[in-house]
Amino acid sequence: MTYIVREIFASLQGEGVQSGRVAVFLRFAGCNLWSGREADRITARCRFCDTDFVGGERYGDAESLADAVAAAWPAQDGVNRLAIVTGGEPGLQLDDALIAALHRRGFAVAVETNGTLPLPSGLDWVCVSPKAGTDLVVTRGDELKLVYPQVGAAPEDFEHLDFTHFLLQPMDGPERAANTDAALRHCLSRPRWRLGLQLHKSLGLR
Ligand SMILES: C[S@@+](CC[C@H](N)C(=O)[O-])C[C@H]1O[C@@H](n2cnc3c(N)ncnc32)[C@H](O)[C@@H]1O
Ligand SMILES: Nc1nc2[nH]cc(C(=O)O)c2c(=O)[nH]1
Ligand code: SF4
Ligand SMILES: [Mg+2]
Repeated sequence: MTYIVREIFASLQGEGVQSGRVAVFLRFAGCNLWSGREADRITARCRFCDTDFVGGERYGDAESLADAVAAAWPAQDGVNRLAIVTGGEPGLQLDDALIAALHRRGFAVAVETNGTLPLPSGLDWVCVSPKAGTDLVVTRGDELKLVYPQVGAAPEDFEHLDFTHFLLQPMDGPERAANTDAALRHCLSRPRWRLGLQLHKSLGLR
């Protein structure tokens, strides 16, 4: 299996209930809901993306890619190693061989996914972030992190699903302040939802 990787970097998990945890991010190229080209954004199935996932480096096998992830771990200390596999849409490329190779190097493996593609088993943490107008196939996991607000994706549409944590993440962009206020008010009225802020953006991290 050849993997196309946009970037590999160490940072803090900036989102969700594991926010603040040290991690190596493995960002795959490509997404099934947007080409990544600005000219296509207006007609894409997901139009609010904050990420550049176009193009990248090829890795010919899982071992060499897992070696690159391990080389990016920022500490001598190998305790609490976490790899966060994202993109783009990692469901297009993440497979059993890569998960096993990361596990052999001592990493717990987390994924950030739009939930429209089946995932391999053996993941240690699954975060699904549903997109309006798409069909969810990943209906269980550790956290459901809904970017808010989205016309056609109301929080109550997801409350029956089998997730441990439910978060609203204000949609970043020109309306971020208003979206944050709306998400906060929704959480106050419906406390099964917690507010998730993008820590890395306020800290100026990647
Ligand atoms: C760039 S996506 C990559 C993973 C996967 N394709 C997905 O959508 O979950 C990573 C996370 O950023 C969130 N995100 C993308 N654009 C955002 C924005 N403008 N404001 C807030 N969160 C955003 C996504 O919903 C997802 O939870
Ligand atoms: N620091 C940091 N935390 C993140 N959590 C999820 C991210 C993503 O783009 O998937 C992300 C990201 O891009 N940076
Ligand atoms: S599904 Fe994820 S990577 Fe794809 S365009 Fe939407 S937010 Fe970006
Ligand atoms: Mg990001």
